[in-house]
Amino acid sequence: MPDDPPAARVIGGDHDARFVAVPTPTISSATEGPHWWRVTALQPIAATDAPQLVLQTPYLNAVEAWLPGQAMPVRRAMLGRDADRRYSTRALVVPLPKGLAAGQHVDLRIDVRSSLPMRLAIEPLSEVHRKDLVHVGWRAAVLAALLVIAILALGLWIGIGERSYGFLMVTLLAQVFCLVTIGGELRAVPWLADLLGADPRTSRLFGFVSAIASISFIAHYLDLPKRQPGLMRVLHGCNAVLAALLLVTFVSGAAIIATIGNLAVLVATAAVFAASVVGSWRGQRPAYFLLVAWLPMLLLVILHVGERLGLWINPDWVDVAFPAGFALAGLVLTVGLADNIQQLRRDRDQASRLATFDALTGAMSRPATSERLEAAVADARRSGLPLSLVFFDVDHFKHINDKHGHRIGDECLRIIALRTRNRLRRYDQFGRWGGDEMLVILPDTRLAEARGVAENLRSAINCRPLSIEGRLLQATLSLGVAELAPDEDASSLLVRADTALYTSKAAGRDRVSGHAVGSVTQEQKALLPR
Ligand SMILES: Nc1nc2c(ncn2[C@@H]2O[C@H](COP(=O)(O)OP(=O)(O)OP(=O)(O)O)[C@@H](O)[C@H]2O)c(=O)[nH]1
Repeated sequence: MPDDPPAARVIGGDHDARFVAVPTPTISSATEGPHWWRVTALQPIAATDAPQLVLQTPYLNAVEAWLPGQAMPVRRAMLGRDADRRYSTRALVVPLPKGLAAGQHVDLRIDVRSSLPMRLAIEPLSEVHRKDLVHVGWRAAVLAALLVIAILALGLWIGIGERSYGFLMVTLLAQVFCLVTIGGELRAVPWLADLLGADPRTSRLFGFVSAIASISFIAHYLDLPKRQPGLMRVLHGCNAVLAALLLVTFVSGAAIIATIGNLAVLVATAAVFAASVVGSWRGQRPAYFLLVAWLPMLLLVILHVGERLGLWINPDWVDVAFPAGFALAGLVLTVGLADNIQQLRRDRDQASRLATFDALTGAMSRPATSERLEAAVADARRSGLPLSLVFFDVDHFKHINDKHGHRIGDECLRIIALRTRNRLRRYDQFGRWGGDEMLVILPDTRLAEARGVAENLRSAINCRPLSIEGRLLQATLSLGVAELAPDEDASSLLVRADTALYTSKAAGRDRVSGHAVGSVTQEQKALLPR
């Protein structure tokens, strides 16, 4: 009965003809305010099992139950003085101490303040306790999981500075508040329940914040502005609507706000689903994670919103599956974000490898060689250990290129680099300075020993021809060696090794020359290839 005649007249039977039978044991009203419902026993309900009238998902609804033969109603609500704390917040429980004879009824005056339908059942007390225990255990586990994942996301946000984790954290925290407000667990914190719990706008506000944050998270996570700008526009639209509704909620509690919000969430959910399907199709790894996280949530959100819009009634398990789905989604997305970061790290390492090593020869690139040389000079100064340098160049390499072509020339450089590396110690460093010029840094090595190494390198090349594509090419090296002098810097050492190299060239090539310690003129430094 959608209005509120005086209780005495309803119970007295004056309005019996106005009650309309409903097909399912579900109490839901399109409008807020007091409504009358009548629960009639079609068969006798014995008092022996201590039967209880159970009204699930009450949220803000307050119930007055008028039992047969009782002059005063039993009042029940989730919060406030009518809350019965012997039971969980799963349902309002009204005892039927005398059971019900067939045809007897209980009249319910329900002050409707929630659009959530209440499922109604009559259960023995033992069953009520059993379901309460399951409910409390399950909800505690899921809420704790959500909080832990939110804290994890906060830590990763602060630690790594990845904004997506911030959005994820806000989504999860707002969802926790939304769940404990609607689910009633908020009453465990009386002052918070007094402050926020009785206002239907509280759950809406948290719901809107959660929806906005999750849309922002997904847009960021899937890089939608760049990859799928069309769907991004749809999500922007949804977020704009939700943000407007969020602001309006501060001044109005009209039910239409929730309805529009639910529709915006439905549209956004469909857009997210489309974005993750398209992303997966294109082989985007984050889209796979989102799909795994979102598919169960998608189904649950549709079920949930459909019920709130009054389109259908959900089975009991949806109440539990909804927060569990959120926890699962949060976990999968946290792992997905970590995977993203791992991928970024791999890309960065790859880029750094490419910058450090020369692609053709596998030797260090020139900037890396230069850096290592500076570091080796600094180390030698600090430790007092000797340091030597071998600078070498392939003889008449231009001729090899001209005669056999650039491709063979490349292969020639690759083989020379390979033979060189094989003759060096583990802690020696080898770089390509440019063209056919190579540099070897020999820590803890005196000039005489370095000359030996250089001779070794020379014979590694001229001992046998290079075999390339069925051709045998005879190559030789000219090498210059220098040892770091006290107070000498890296560029001066390099100049002296280069000078020694040119001494070898001038003396007829295929030989090693050493440069004795002495100052290098600015003129000589300027000659060094840069
Ligand atoms: N195939 C190939 N050739 C290169 C590469 N980089 C530079 N060169 C060539 O290497 C040659 C270097 O010649 P130079 O060192 O100036 O002269 P050279 O012929 O080796 O003569 P000397 O050094 O005086 O014995 C040039 O012809 C460059 O074009 C490369 O990566 N691959």
